[in-house]
Amino acid sequence: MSFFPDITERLARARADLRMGVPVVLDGGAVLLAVETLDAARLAHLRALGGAPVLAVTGRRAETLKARAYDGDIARIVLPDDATLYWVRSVADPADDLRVPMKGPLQTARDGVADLHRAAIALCKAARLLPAALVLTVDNATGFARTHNLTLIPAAAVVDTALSPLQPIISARVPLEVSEAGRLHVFRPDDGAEEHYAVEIGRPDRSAPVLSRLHSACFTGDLLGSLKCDCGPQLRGALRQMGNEGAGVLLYLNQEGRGIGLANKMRAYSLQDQGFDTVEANHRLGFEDDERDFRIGAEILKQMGFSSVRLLTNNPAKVALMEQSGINVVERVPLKVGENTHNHAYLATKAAKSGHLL
Ligand SMILES: Nc1nc2c(ncn2[C@@H]2O[C@H](COP(=O)(O)OP(=O)(O)OP(=O)(O)O)[C@@H](O)[C@H]2O)c(=O)[nH]1
Ligand SMILES: [Zn+2]
Repeated sequence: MSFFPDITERLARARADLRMGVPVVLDGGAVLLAVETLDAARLAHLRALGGAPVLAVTGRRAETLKARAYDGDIARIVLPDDATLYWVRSVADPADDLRVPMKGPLQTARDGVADLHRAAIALCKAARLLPAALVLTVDNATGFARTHNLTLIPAAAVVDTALSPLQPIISARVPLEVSEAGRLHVFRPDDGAEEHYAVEIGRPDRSAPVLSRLHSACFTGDLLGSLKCDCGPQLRGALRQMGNEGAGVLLYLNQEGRGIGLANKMRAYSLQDQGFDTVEANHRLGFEDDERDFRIGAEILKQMGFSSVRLLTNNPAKVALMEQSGINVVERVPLKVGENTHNHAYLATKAAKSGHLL
């Protein structure tokens, strides 16, 4: 036994470091800085180290930038000698793509491997930052981390896709408008990421399929009553149906903005105001359409003793992913509420591009 933080704990530190603008060292031999939190002083310091830093972006972002992504899902953009903080930011962030359409021509690296760059991007995503990082290879990663007092992490651990164990923390009775027999359960992942919740209505029979909803956090829709999506009415509609039937489980997964975080979702909204749809906006930012991990929902259901559900959703991908994660979906129960003039195009895009059932 020792007090030394293990790999999972160091990864959590690394995410916090990046969110504050502190560089992180990868044991394969690189130091990385998240572009979103980069400042002029640290950019100057990076340059003073010498070497050839590159700006790692996703293949999605590279497509918008018309830059060649030789590594497929990743592009390593060579940093011009005169690159300013503004230049770095505007390559990473599509906010002013339309105002400053030509960032290039951008030269991308072709030789070598992009494993460390891929890990850098994964870490930025996990920190809910823009998926873009400045990466400089260093010879002695351990020594570099020690000299600069930086967090050192194994690159392989960043891209490891194993689901972090979830601990049931506490549950307590919460009488709800839809049912006085409401109970909220809090689950906390071991990796220091966000907690997730389960709202249990009544006392559902564990040996029968339970009416269930996998709901992803939507601050704007769930809390503010935003008309841009259908989340608020879906949340309340699902709870109401569970109340009417006297039993159900609503999983509230803190995967805001289909897993990109609220700040990035607002960046996507800003792009939607420029005419891009919900999928295009995600891609321009460098994300996939959907960055959520639904295994979390399946795991919570299992821990609560459920193995089969009647799933309230219009999203066939949720059904497939539940099945893959060992939860039997005996029925898909449509949840069509909350369409309005503002979200009509959003719902149509989800049907056309993401396979949602109308
Ligand atoms: N990135 C991004 N996320 C969005 C946008 N609009 C809504 N969201 C997020 O999308 C998620 C909606 O989740 P859900 O209601 O669970 O899902 P769904 O996949 O549409 O499927 P069902 O509602 O079950 O049919 C929430 O996390 C919202 O915050 C958007 O324009 N961009
Ligand atoms: Zn929403």
